[in-house]
Amino acid sequence: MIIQVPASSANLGPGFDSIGIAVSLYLKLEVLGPSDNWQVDHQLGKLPHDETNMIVTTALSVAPDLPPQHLQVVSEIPVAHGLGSSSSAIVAGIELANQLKDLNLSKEEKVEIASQIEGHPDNVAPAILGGLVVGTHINGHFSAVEAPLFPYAFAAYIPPYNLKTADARAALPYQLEYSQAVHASAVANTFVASLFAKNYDVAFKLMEADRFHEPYRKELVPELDQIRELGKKHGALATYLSGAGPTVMTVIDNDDYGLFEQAVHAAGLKGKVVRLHPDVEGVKLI
Ligand SMILES: Nc1ncnc2c1ncn2[C@@H]1O[C@H](COP(=O)(O)OP(=O)(O)O)[C@@H](O)[C@H]1O
Ligand SMILES: N[C@@H](CCOP(=O)(O)O)C(=O)O
Repeated sequence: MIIQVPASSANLGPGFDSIGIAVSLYLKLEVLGPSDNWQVDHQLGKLPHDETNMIVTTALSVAPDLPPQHLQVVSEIPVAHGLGSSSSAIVAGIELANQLKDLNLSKEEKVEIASQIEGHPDNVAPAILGGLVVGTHINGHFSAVEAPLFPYAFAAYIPPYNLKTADARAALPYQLEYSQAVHASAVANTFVASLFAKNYDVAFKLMEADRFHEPYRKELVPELDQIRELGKKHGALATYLSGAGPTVMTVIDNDDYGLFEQAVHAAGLKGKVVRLHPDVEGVKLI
C-alpha cells in the first residue's frame, strides 16, 4: 500500500491560519509490512526513523493499538520551508491508521482530526481534500469549505535555508490594535469573496495586502519584497509568503512562467524556482 499526500501552501496572504491550497509536490508513504518495532526509512535528514517520527505518532494517536510497521517515506516536500511538510506527515499518519485499521474515516473526520493536531486547517485541509480550501474552528470543531481554483500556475521560490513554523509564529504580535484587526479581517473577507466570485483583479490585489502576519515575518524572509517587486515587472499576478515561509509563492500565468523564472535567477537570488500546479485530489492511495 502506498499513501500519497500533496504539499500545501497556506495563508495565500490575508488568509492567515485559514486558507490553503494543495500543490504538486508529494510525500509517498509505503507500508512494507509488520515489524517488531516501528521503522521509518527516509532520506529526510535528521527526522526520526522510529516511533517518534511524526507520521507514527500521528497514526498511534488515531489508533493506539496499531502494531509496529516497517515504513518507507519518499518526499519531495522540503522540510520547514512553508510547503506543509508537517501537515503532510500528519495526514499520512491519519491515513495510515485509517487504512490499517479499516476505520473508514470520512474526509470531514480526517480534517477534524488533522486540524486538532495542527491547530489550524490551512495546510491539513487542502492536503486531505485537494484544491483551495477555506476553514476555521467554532466551539472547538473545524469546518472547511472548498473554493473555486484559479486557472494559474505557481512559481515557488524555495530558499536554501529553512524556517521552522514555530519560529515564524514567534515573530507575530500577541495582539493587534482594534482598528488594525478590523481592517485585516475586512481584507481577508473581501479576498475570500473575490475568490468565490472569480474576480481575480481584486483577489490578487488583496493577496498582497495581508496585515496579519507578513508585515511581521518579512524581516525573516527578505526575498518576499524582492520577489514581489520582480513579479510586478515580469508578469506575475501576485506574490505571497507560503505558509510561515521561507518559500515565496508567485501566482503566474503558465505562459509567463519562463520569463519570471529567468528574472529571479538574474537577480542573483540563491534559492531555486519550482513550477507548481494545484493538486485537486488530496490524500489518496496510489
Ligand atoms: N516527512 C516527514 N516525516 C516526519 N516528520 C516530518 C516530515 N516533514 C515534516 N515533519 C515534521 O515537521 C517539522 C517541520 O514542521 P514545520 O516547521 O511546520 O515546517 P513546514 O513549514 O514544512 O510544515 C519537522 O521538524 C518534523 O518534526
Ligand atoms: N498559518 C500557518 C501556516 C504554516 O504553514 P507551513 O507550511 O509553514 O507549516 C502560519 O502561517 O504559521
